Amino acid sequence: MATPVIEVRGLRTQFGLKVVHEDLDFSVRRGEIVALVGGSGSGKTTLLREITMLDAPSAGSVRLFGEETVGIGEAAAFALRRRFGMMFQLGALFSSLTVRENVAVPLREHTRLPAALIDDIAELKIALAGLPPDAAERYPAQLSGGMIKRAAVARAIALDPDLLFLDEPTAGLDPVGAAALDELVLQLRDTLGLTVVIVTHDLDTLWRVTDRVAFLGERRVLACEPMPVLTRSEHPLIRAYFTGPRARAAAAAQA
Ligand SMILES: Nc1ncnc2c1ncn2[C@@H]1O[C@H](COP(=O)(O)OP(=O)(O)OP(=O)(O)O)[C@@H](O)[C@H]1O
Repeated sequence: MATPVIEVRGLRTQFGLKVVHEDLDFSVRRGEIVALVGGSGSGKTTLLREITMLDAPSAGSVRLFGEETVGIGEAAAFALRRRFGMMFQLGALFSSLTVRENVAVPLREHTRLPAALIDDIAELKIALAGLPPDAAERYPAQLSGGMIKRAAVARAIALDPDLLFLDEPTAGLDPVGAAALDELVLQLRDTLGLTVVIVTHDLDTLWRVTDRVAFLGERRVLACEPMPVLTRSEHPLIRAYFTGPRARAAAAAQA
């Protein structure tokens, strides 16, 4: 069987006396769109930070593209970081840089390409993210919420990553903007062959976009299944999460 793009085994995360993850397993295959969900404080953001090497787990193994990242050296980590892009909550763009300059940041950091070529690549990524050409010259403060997210996506795909992490991509968007962003994620997966991991509370995104959804609870991944299977789970935590009125409305919209 092909090596998973992400493989987490026996992960433990502890802050002082608080154990956030214990013996947690999670894996993602090439080309999948997988969401991480769970109650507030269940450790979604922390898991994402550990997978992306921003934080080290207390114990366990995290493999990216088959390579162990726990205890990895700086040079190897730098090389691996090139292979994934990340979109943080609120976009996290540099406010003093234009969209083109923002998208160029990872290209300048990781390549020695000439400035004119970097500009051309940045414009291509801006177009791929569904922004009009004139957005390249604008500053983040001059963009709508949806455009900021797209600019952040353009930056995340600047280095042609194999893997994309999205932290709450539709948070703060109106339903039309959120649906458009969902479409963008599907389009990017299909055209660029990306593997995508999304942390989200957005039930519409879960139904529309994901292949599987990993549910975090009781310090581990309780289940990682397609939505139609997960939402039929008998586990009390999963049932409670998916049986509120908003969850029922999102499920009904799929029928
Ligand atoms: N650096 C840290 N030091 C101490 N505790 C932390 C740290 N980072 C996270 N925690 C704790 O770990 C737990 C999990 O936090 P995390 O932010 O990963 O949850 P989450 O599932 O992403 O929550 P939310 O949906 O509210 O964003 C929380 O109890 C949090 O207080």
